[in-house]
Amino acid sequence: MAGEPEEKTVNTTRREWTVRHGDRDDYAEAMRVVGQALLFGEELEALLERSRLLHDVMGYERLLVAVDDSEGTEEIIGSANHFPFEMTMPGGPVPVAGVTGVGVWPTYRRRGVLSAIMRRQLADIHEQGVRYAALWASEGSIYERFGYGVACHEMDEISISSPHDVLRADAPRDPDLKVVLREPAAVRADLERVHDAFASTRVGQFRRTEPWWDRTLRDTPDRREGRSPMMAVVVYGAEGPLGYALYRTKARWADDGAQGEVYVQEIVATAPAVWTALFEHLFNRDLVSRVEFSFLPADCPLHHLLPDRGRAPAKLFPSLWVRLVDVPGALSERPYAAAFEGVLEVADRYAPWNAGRWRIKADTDGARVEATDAAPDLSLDVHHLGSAHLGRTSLTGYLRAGLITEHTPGTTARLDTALHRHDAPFCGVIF
Ligand SMILES: CC(=O)SCCNC(=O)CCNC(=O)[C@H](O)C(C)(C)COP(=O)(O)OP(=O)(O)OC[C@H]1O[C@@H](n2cnc3c(N)ncnc32)[C@H](O)[C@@H]1OP(=O)(O)O
Repeated sequence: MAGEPEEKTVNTTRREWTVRHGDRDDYAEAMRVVGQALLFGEELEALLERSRLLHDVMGYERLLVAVDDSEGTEEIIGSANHFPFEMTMPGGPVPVAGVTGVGVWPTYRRRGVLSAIMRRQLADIHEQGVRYAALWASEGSIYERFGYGVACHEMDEISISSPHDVLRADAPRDPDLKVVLREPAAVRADLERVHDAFASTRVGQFRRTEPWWDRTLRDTPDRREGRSPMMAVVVYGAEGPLGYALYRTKARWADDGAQGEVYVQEIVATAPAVWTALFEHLFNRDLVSRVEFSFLPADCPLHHLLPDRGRAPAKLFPSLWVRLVDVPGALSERPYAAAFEGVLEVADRYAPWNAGRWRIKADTDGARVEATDAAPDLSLDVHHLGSAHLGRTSLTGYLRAGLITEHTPGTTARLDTALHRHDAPFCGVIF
């Protein structure tokens, strides 16, 4: 249109984008894009200093950048990266691509840049032989089209006011447990030991390597948001450390007295009496009128231990999105809660190697998954399978919503039963 700036015409054009691997130098420009896209408030230098702590150790070879080279020079306009996690899936700890750092420069949005990056990233992950990708989404409307499904809901920002002596009288208590409060660095080996045992059995957890522990325990003033330095309370039994909580405090005073607050970043316990010991330490700190937890597993014992569950209203947050990058591989390496046999017809726009019909013959040890031409019992998208894979999101919900098609009545219910897991998946760390 006459008189319109040229930029506007260009901005509405979709085209093929060049997506290539980046290196450490590209990373700065990629983070400039991501920081702008995600509305990060900090200066680029501060963002790089923080994020390079991890990436300098883990390498930059997984960084992908989309570039606009239409003017003869290259401009980075979009980016995505992934961490090479060992994450616990229903079959045990396995390699999982932890997708992170996704952003597109605002003047290039809705022109297919992310689509091009996602296509390339999935192909790369598949080529590496990794069967799953996982991420935390900034918005729930972005990732289904790329094959990710919400697989995990966890409790978020649970708080308890007037917490003193709030646990049930019959909460399990073990007088032989010893409760110790220390600076985290002084007990880091014990924290790592407890977490390693927990992470290897709880679906959704990734094994915390040294750089990730550095990040977890990083305690610079910008991380504190006006709260105290981080402290670690550790519970020991005769056999060693059995649980811990990482927390900060904030002093507050009101006309009617102390209104201090405790903010719990992470809490892990390996036995019922250990939960009680940790909660009682946190709830009974003097001068405290409120305790707030960051993420907690959906099946955390907290509410069972309160005489009145309404004291800590629970809201569930959709946390981990899971993508089956290799459908037959992922479905064959997990155990099933019940036998299942059937043919699934899977649609997958972004990973065409998954699309087609798969016959599954599953039992409690695993499954045989083979390509077939047989008539399907159930037709669904790969994101439905990602969502159900961790065993707590029901496919029946999608069926009732009319979003998947059942050709053989009862298949969805039988598959839900087979995929079910007793433990709620839990990630707890936004990556
Ligand atoms: C794991 C993480 O890092 S999560 C962080 C994700 N990043 C952000 O939220 C930062 C802010 N947002 C952005 O940078 C961009 O808008 C992105 C990355 C979300 C999307 O990038 P774009 O290049 O605009 O996506 P693209 O043009 O490929 O869109 C593909 C499709 O997804 C849709 N889509 C993209 N983003 C969104 C959204 N936020 N909400 C709804 N639909 C969306 C598009 O409309 C398009 O649909 P169509 O194929 O039916 O036309």
